[in-house]
Amino acid sequence: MLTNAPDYSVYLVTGRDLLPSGADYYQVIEQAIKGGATIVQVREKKCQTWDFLEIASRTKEICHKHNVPVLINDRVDIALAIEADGVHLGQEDMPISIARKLLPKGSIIGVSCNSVEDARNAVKDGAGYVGIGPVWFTQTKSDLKPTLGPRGAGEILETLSGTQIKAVAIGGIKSSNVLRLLHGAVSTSDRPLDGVAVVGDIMAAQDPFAATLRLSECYKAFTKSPPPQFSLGSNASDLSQNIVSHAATLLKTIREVGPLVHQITNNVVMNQSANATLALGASPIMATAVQEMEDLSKVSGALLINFGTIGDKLGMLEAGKCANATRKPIVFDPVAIGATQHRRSAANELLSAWQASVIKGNPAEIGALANSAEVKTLGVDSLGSGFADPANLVRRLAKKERCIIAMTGKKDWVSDGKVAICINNGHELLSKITGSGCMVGTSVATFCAGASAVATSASTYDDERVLVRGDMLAGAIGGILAITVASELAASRQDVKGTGTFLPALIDELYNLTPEKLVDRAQIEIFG
Ligand SMILES: Cc1ncc(COP(=O)(O)OP(=O)(O)O)c(N)n1
Ligand SMILES: Cc1nc(C(=O)O)sc1CCOP(=O)(O)O
Repeated sequence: MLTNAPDYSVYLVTGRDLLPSGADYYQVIEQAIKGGATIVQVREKKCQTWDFLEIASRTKEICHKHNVPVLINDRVDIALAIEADGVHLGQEDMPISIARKLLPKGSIIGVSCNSVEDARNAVKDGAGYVGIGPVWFTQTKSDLKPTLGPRGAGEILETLSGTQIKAVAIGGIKSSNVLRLLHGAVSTSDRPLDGVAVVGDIMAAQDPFAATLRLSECYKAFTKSPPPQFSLGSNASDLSQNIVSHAATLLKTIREVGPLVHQITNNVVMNQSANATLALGASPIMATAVQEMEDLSKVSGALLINFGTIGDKLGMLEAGKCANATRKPIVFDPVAIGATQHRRSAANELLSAWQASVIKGNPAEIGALANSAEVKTLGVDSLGSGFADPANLVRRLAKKERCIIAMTGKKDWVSDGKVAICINNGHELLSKITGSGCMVGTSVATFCAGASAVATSASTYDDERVLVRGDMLAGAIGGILAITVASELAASRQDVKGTGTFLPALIDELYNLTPEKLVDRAQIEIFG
């Protein structure tokens, strides 16, 4: 048995039936270990005991030659027979307490968890590690439990706070989505996953060495220092000095760079959102077809996904994945998410597929995401007087979703999970025209495109570990300030007689907005 504490970071689970034709199983295992697999589990679902013994024993030889521990899936008898380093048990397999009695002292015992309850039992039973899954759908396992997404995996990880139990995630993990998983599944105490368990992305690869190396490099980059945040220098004293001027200078960048802002939004607001984008100095493109998302993500500065009429879910899924892959900001506006079950599950599916940089919503929408019933929803509107403690609500949700939360209303609240910022600008006429909330989403996406352009030109981001470049907190604040300050200026004009004249005046004031006007008029309070 090996003596070092196991390293779970790149956990290879074998699957001989996935090998490309002509590939030699033992060579694949050795190549994967050379590429960075740190632990191996022999998983044989169909073979006879005699063959399982032979395969497990030869796999152990290779693993131990490289000082890598080897575990056996389900079969405690095989683990005992070949003197493996431990076992992985499913919920329906031998209980941990009995396996522990049978196996030598110090054996590793892992258990599969698909729910918080499974994880609580694993803590009680003294598991060495848990395998949280499935994160995403996979064809590798037949009796698959409900998919968790990175956020569901993060909730299970949370259950392990304060314990020594290690956690890996499993199910549908590939080098193309591993960063999304690692970002989404971090506990609120900033504990990341201890590893990712993979079958197909390694076993089915033409080059298992390269496939494992890609997974290993992603994991190492993500964990080399505390998990990356979505904003810069966000402590209350730093921010009070410079957040408004930082946000305001983004307007200058937008006007200089003229970023393309890709928007998947609803029919009701499309035209005015496009006009608001142009007035700020950026270029809108309202494109929904799945086939064009990859190309668009390469040239756009930011992506807005406004749920609106949820007609284009496939386009939204693909656009978000491409934006994460190209490190572009994603602003998600989950319009009326609390109104129907369909919207709640669609939002869940989207947020499992990609990592939003900013989630922007009214109090009812943000409350629904935070599982709070304090503010009720009526269609797309919020009812009642708001949250008793909005600062804490946005802070908690930002920490949970690992992105910036922007809650718009009479007062606007923004948080990156550390500070909460209240913006006191705006005019009541904004609430009397259709789509002003959607326009805020557009403006936030435009400012996030500005923030991303600044970071890209300064190369201040390590692309191996981030899903977005730029200070998204400044992007969210700048975007909200632009609309709210412009609304004050528009409402004070002589030519504005009511809501009909207010809307074009608002577009004019966005067009004529300057960084100085934003700084002069901004009314913000920072709660550290
Ligand atoms: C690391 C890891 N996590 C989960 C599983 C799944 O185990 P189980 O639930 O026993 O399902 P089968 O693998 O037996 O199909 C695993 N094997 N490894
Ligand atoms: C073995 C296994 N267990 C799962 C669970 O959810 O517990 S998912 C899974 C298969 C993972 O295969 P791939 O990396 O090819 O998606």
